[in-house]
Formats: sequence, structure tokens, C-alpha cells
Amino acid sequence: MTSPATPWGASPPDTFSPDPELQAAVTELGAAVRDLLETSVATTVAPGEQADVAAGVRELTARLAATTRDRHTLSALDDLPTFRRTYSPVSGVGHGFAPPVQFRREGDTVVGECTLGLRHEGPPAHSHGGMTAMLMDQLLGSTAFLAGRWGMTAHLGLEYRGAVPLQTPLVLVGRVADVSGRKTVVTGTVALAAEPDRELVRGEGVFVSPRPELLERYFGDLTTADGGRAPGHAQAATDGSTL
Ligand SMILES: CCCCCCCC(=O)SCCNC(=O)CCNC(=O)[C@H](O)C(C)(C)COP(=O)(O)OP(=O)(O)OC[C@H]1O[C@@H](n2cnc3c(N)ncnc32)[C@H](O)[C@@H]1OP(=O)(O)O
Repeated sequence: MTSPATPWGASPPDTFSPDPELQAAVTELGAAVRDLLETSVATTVAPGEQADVAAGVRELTARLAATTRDRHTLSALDDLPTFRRTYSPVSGVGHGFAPPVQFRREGDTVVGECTLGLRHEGPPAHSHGGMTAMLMDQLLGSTAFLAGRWGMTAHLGLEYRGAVPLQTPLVLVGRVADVSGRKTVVTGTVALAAEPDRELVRGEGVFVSPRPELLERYFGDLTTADGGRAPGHAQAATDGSTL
């Protein structure tokens, strides 16, 4: 496999060194919010207690709102060349909704494990179909990325073959199926970790590295956390040779 690359360039992961104190605090806050979200949809405590807790949560939110970033500003913990995204709703340790899933290469596949919670519920006791689609999108996109082929989702197709249970370890496996020009086709599955060969969801995605005009339109205003221009500003490969 080639080194992961994005329109923002390719850099070895060890060239980005985020502030460890910030990383630890964001990870801890993400975990605490995750617990809060999960417990908030599971709690059966009395209405008065829930109202009291809501008031306390609003106070805490006001403290965090003292300084915030807008959508064009990267988090100080994020690195575009290595696609390190701390607040991804699927893989971000700083995101309370995220399971979160970490993906790794295994041979010619990309594998991730996670357990969904009540905050991801669709049909009772089972995953929302949109949540499973989000998992699949991230799995397939990460599979393309870890094969050195960054792209945006142009097409995502899903077959829901079995309901995905909550609070049960899952295994996600992705594989690059085809590569041409700026386009990468990836397939993937979601299964129970205890029964990895029985596919519950099967997906196929087409990931396309956008042409330069689109990159500029989407990401041209991005700045780093300290107000500088985003590193190695977006430049599309025209033929996919570096992606
Ligand atoms: C580690 C990272 C994990 C991230 C996982 C999450 C990923 C995401 O959520 S991305 C967000 C969701 N996606 C989007 O918002 C994308 C919206 N769509 C777009 O911006 C554009 O349609 C985009 C960028 C996909 C393609 O635009 P553009 O660069 O103009 O492509 P275009 O020149 O038309 O086509 C390039 C090639 O792709 C093909 N292609 C484009 N769209 C599709 C499609 N839907 N299906 C199949 N092939 C397609 C074309 O046929 C063409 O192929 P070929 O070179 O063989 O002729």
C-alpha cells in the first residue's frame, strides 16, 4: 500500500505533535459527554431530577462556550495531511456521539471495532439505519484513505441484511475493490464480533478526490487553530496518481 495522502499533502504521522495536555483534556471531555449522552437517553430518574441536571448541564455548556471555533477553523488537534479528526462523529475521541471507532490496516483490509449504545438506537434495541450508514461511510472512506486514496463520498450503497444490535461488540471490515483516476471503489461489512462471517450490513462506496475548483469552494477558507492558512493548502491531484 502507498502512504496515505490528501489534497493537503502527505506527511508521516510523527510530524504532527499536538499539545498532550489539550489532547488529554479533549479526550476526557469527549468521554464524559459520551457518558452523559448515553445516560441521558437511558435514565429513568424523576422529572425534577432531570430538570435539575439539565440546568447544571446548561451552566457547564456556558463555560465551554466562553471561546469556540467556527466551521472554517480547524481544531488544534487536527491534522489534514494525516486526516487526524478529533471531532469526527464516528471516530473522534472528542465527540460524545461517536462510538468511537479506530481503524487500522490488516493485510489488504481495514478493520475497526466498536459497540453502539442507546444513543444510536433506531428500532428498539437495535442500531438506527442512518447510524449504520455513518459507520459504513467512515469505514469505506478510511479504507480508501489508508490505501493512499483520499476522496469524498460520491456514492454510498447499503444492504441491510440483519438488524445490528446495540451494546454488542461489532467488527467492521473494508477493502478497496477498484481504483481509477480520481475514483476509488470500496466495499465493506458490519458483523457481530462473535460471528464475523455473518454479514449484517454490506456496503459499497465510491470515493472521488474532488477537482481543484471544488476543493477551493469547499475548503478554501480553512484556517489552522492559530489563524494561519491550513497546512499545504488544498491542491487536487488531477489524475489520482498521488492519491
Ligand atoms: C478518513 C476519511 C473518512 C471520511 C468518511 C466520510 C466521507 C464523507 O462524508 S465526504 C462528505 C459527503 N460527500 C460529499 O459531500 C461529496 C459531494 N459531491 C461532490 O462534491 C462531487 O460530486 C464529488 C467531489 C464527489 C465529485 O465531483 P468532481 O470532482 O466534479 O468529479 P467528476 O469530475 O464529476 O468525476 C470524477 C470521476 O468520478 C466519477 N464519479 C463522480 N461521481 C460519481 C458517483 N456518484 N458515482 C460513481 N462515480 C462517480 C466520475 O464518473 C468520474 O469518473 P471518470 O474519471 O472515470 O470519468
